[in-house]
Order: sequence, then structure tokens, then C-alpha cells
Amino acid sequence: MPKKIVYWFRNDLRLHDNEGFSRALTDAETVLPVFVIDTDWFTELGSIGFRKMGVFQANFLLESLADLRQSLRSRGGDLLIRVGNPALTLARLAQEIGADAIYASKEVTQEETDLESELSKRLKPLNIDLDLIWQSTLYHVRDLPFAVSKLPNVFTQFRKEVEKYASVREITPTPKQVSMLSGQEAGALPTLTDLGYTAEEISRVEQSDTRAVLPFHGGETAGIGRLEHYLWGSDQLKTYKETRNGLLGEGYSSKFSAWLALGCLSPRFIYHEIRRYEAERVENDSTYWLIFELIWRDFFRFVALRFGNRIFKISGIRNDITKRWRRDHDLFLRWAMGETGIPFIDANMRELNATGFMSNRGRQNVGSFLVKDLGIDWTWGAAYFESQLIDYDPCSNWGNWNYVAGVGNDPREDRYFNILSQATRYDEQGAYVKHWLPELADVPANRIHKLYELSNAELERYGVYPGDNYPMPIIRPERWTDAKFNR
Ligand SMILES: Cc1cc2nc3c(=O)[nH]c(=O)nc-3n(C[C@H](O)[C@H](O)[C@H](O)COP(=O)(O)OP(=O)(O)OC[C@H]3O[C@@H](n4cnc5c(N)ncnc54)[C@H](O)[C@@H]3O)c2cc1C
Ligand SMILES: Nc1ncnc2c1ncn2[C@@H]1O[C@H](COP(=O)(O)OP(=O)(O)OP(=O)(O)O)[C@@H](O)[C@H]1O
Repeated sequence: MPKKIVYWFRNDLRLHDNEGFSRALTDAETVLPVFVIDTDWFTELGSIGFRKMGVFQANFLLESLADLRQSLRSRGGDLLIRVGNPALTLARLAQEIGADAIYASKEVTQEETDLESELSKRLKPLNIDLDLIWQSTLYHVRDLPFAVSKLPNVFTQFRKEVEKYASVREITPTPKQVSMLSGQEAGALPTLTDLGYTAEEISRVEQSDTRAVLPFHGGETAGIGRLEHYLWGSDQLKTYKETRNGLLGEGYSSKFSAWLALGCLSPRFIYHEIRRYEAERVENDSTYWLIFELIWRDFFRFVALRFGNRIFKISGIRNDITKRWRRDHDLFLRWAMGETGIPFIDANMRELNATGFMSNRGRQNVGSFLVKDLGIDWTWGAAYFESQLIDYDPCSNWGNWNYVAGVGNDPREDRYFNILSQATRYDEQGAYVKHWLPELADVPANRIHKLYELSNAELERYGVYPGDNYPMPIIRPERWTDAKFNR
């Protein structure tokens, strides 16, 4: 009997270095590649009333599926697209075609692993196997020099151990041919409207704000294109370490995150391209630093594997139940909408809302401001990021928020970001703030981050009318000018 395998694409929307899919092609006579758009992704998050998957990531996902379908078609295959409950849909499909097994990549966070368990339960009585393949990290989970239960608590220790005792595996070659089971309806790719997004949400994507760092386009083809540009075309990799804390433009950082989140780019592929770049062009601190950041990404994934649901809980990885959090909805909304009256915070939040992206520097600052200056429940901030980010990834998002909130595995106790000194340091001339807050265009650079110190008369001189074209500050952050906190 020829062997039939259903390949369930998840966050591995690529053909390069896709070990799971390549293994399915090797093990089976015919495969059936499927993606199931889970209707649960579009529900609203209970606590704060925002949609789980924001419109930017949903759009990026649809583009990625279109690209993957195209790549499969050009190799004699196709991508079946279904909308519904993945476990139910896949089990039915596998039964219908008489599949021997379903292969898919292994995920680590609860909603995803719940689906794996549900699917496995449904397949058992049908005598169909479920084979889950680890493939989202730079270092393979089996190559770690320690058991996951003994994962070092501190990033630096983790990094040093993996760098010393593990190596990054070679990439799996891209399949040339896909021999696909015929006779199944391919299924149309839904539109954002089909998925329930409102006209207002869709217009945010369609308007594609020209102030965005990049016109992000989903899919493996665009992801590889971005990599080629960042490394080989523009040579920006060689200055990454100096530019990575930037705020404006496409070049200050790689912008790989959205492609990594859905698996359009494989971290191992990026790694080997960096190594090739080092051999052929230049090897320096910057080329290493991009690998260093990819190790952070791995770290948060392994943290999620080790700590399970603790990353999503208010007490965090540390299980700290002593901290008290405010649940002031109005204050939270002022933060979320970029209406705090603190220009550096507002500019970053407006960028996020308009484009789905924010720099790493921005994320650390708005996170710290919400949690440390406003004292608001950090899980609201994380949930809001989840609903807006084009590169949302459960491990990186919730892991980083654990850090920012001081409930993670940060060795530095009670890290505090002084927003004023951060803004002055990373946006010295106020160019970033003015980019997103044109109403502040006439404020001189030396006053722009300290608007809250100016009198109404002074503000009006610069065309700023508090409470009218720009909000009054929601707090007076005395702490920012106190030398003790001024770092
Ligand atoms: C509060 C907060 C929430 C975040 N949420 C997410 C998220 O949902 N998804 C996400 O991909 N990143 C998240 N990050 C990490 C980081 O901000 C983004 O990965 C980065 O800004 C994306 O831009 P880039 O690809 O140009 O990064 P680069 O600076 O070019 O870095 C290259 C890659 O390294 C990885 N990386 C870099 N920094 C981190 C980090 N701190 N943690 C984990 N991986 C990292 C990313 O995969 C990134 O694409 C978050 C950071 C903070 C502080
Ligand atoms: N890209 C990042 N990925 C993961 N964690 C980060 C990243 N950037 C910062 N952090 C975490 O936040 C901390 C503070 O960041 P920051 O870059 O300000 O470091 P710093 O030691 O305070 O000084 P500097 O700004 O000179 O790098 C880092 O030490 C690290 O723990």
C-alpha cells in the first residue's frame, strides 16, 4: 500500500529548511499539505477586548499562505486551505483519504499543544499516527547540553553553554518536487473580511502607512528577499551592533521577526547565511550580534517549554505573588492609544497601532512605562502587543514581558527604564517623535522629551495645545530627573 501523509503546516510556512515537510516527502508516496485557519485566532481577548490576532499579522499570514501555495504548485503540489477547528478538520481529512499519518512541527505554548493533544486523541481510534517534528529554533532541543528541566535561569549562562557545547545543525534542502495526492478541493484563501475584520481594521492594512519602517510582505519569498537585501544587497549586517537600537527606517535592524514568527524564514538558514557572509565579506561584532539575538529567541522558546503556562500568568516565571498591579482601564487605554502626553511613549504606540511594528528599544520603553511608571497589570500590555504585533510570537512576546515586568528570569533586580534619559539618548534630535507626532514639529529638540515641564504659554508658542492637539501628560514623572534613577 502506498503511504499517504497529511502534512499540517503551522508556524513553518516555508519550503527551505523544513525538516518536517521534507521528512513527510521522504516517508510517503504522496502527501497532502494543509493549512487550517483556526477560527479561535480571531476571537476577542477577554480581559481587554482586543482581537487575539491583529489585522497586521492576519494579513501577513494570508500573504504567506498565498506564497506557500504558489511554491508548492510550482513543484507539482498544492496547499489545501481550510477554515475551522484544526484538530477536527485534520482528523476528518486524514480519515477521508485513508492517511497513515499526520506530520507537523512541534509547538510549545498551551493553545498550540492543546491542539496537538486534541488531534492525537481524535487520531488514535482511527489508527493514524501523529508525528511532531521540532524545527523552530536555532539549536535543536535534542542538542541542548542540559535537560530542558535544567534550563539555566539566566540568558548569559544559557548562551554560553549552547555556544560551547552545542552546534547549529545544517539546513534541510528545499524539495524540488512534491508528489501530491490528487482529488481534494484546494479551498479558497479567505479575505480579511471573511475572517471577520472590520472595514476600519482592514483600512489600516490597506492604507499601508508610508511612515512604516518597511512595507512588510508575508511569505518565504519576501522573507528571503529581505535577508538577501539586509546581508548581501545593502551590507547592513556589518554595522548591526551599532545601529540595532535605532528607531527610524528599514536599516537599523534586520526586521526578520515577522517572517520568523510564522516560520517563513528558518533561524538556521539565517545563521548559515551569516556564517557565509562572515566567510565571504566580513566577520565582526555585528555579524555575531545578530546570532546573539537569535539565541535570545531560542532562549524564550525553551523558557516557555520549561515553565509552561507560567509565562502567561501575572506572577510570571518567578511565581511572584507579592507584586500588586493596577487595573485602571482608562489609563491603560491612554497608553494603548498613544495618548499619554509623553511623546516618546506616544510615538512608539502610534507606530505600533499604525503599522503593527515597533523597534526593540521602543518595546522595552513602552513596556517599562506601563508596568513601572503606571503600575498597570503587565499581562494587559502583553495581550495588547499580542493583538497588534505583526511579528507576534507567544514565547518572545510573553517572555520579554515577563522580563519587563520583573517577574521573569532577569538577573538585574527591578530593572527600571528612565524614559526621559532613554528618549534623550536614542532620539536626541526628536526626529523619531516628530515622525509619528507631526503636531510636535515645531518643538525644539532640547524640549521635546520634556514637554511636561513647559508652561501652556510656551507650549502654544510651539503650536502645541494641551488637551486639544496633544494630550496633557498622564503622570508627572519626578523620578526621571532624580539622579538616582538617571541612567
Ligand atoms: C515587550 C516586548 C515584546 C516583544 N514581543 C515580540 C514578539 O511578539 N515577537 C518577536 O519576534 N519579538 C518580540 N520582541 C523582541 C524584539 O523586540 C523583536 O524581535 C525585534 O524588535 C524585531 O525586530 P528585528 O527583527 O528587526 O530584530 P533584530 O534586532 O534584527 O533581531 C533579529 C532577530 O532576533 C530575535 N530577537 C531580537 N531581540 C529579541 C528579544 N528581545 N527576544 C526574542 N527574540 C529577539 C528576533 O527573532 C529578531 O527578528 C519583544 C520585545 C519586547 C521588549
Ligand atoms: N534585543 C534584546 N534582546 C533581549 N533582551 C534584551 C535586548 N535588549 C535588551 N535586552 C535586555 O534588557 C536589558 C537592558 O537593555 P539595554 O540594551 O539598555 O542594556 P544596558 O545594559 O542597560 O545598556 P546598553 O543600552 O548600553 O546596551 C539587557 O541587558 C537585556 O537584559
